[in-house]
Amino acid sequence: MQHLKGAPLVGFRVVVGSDDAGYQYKQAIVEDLNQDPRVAEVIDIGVHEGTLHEHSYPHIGLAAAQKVAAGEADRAVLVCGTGIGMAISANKVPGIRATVAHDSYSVERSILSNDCQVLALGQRVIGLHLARRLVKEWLGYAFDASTPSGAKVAVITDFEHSC
Ligand SMILES: O=C[C@H](O)[C@H](O)COP(=O)(O)O
Repeated sequence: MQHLKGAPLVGFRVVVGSDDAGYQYKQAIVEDLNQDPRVAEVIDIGVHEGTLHEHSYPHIGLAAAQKVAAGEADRAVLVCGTGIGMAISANKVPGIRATVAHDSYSVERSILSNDCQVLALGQRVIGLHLARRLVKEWLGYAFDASTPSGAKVAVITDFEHSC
């Protein structure tokens, strides 16, 4: 992902995943991201039609977060029934900050305040159009470590490094 100050963000590599409860929204989000000029690569890690029950939310949440932590992707968007299980799972991977966010302000702050790389959404909680809009908005924000928020996030990363 390229971040030149003042220029639009481009070149995102985005992992997308869901369990069976988030599958329809995941499919719609994959389609949207494939059409989004800011996105260079969409990595759909499932679940897939025909194998909807092969993996549950922890498998997908952990696998997506590992890709981000390994530098194979910039961000991940994950969908389950509530988003909660995906966020909990992704947060178990060192270096990952994941959150559920179902409103524009929280989506904005998840990047600008918290530098979250993972957005989790609940298909059983919000409507499809809102979910799609939130993902679109989410790609418009970039964290700036030179703001006061940078020092706060650094407390978390420093703690991780000390463990
Ligand atoms: O957070 C968990 C998700 O909402 C999942 O899709 C549903 O989990 P459950 O089947 O354990 O309720």
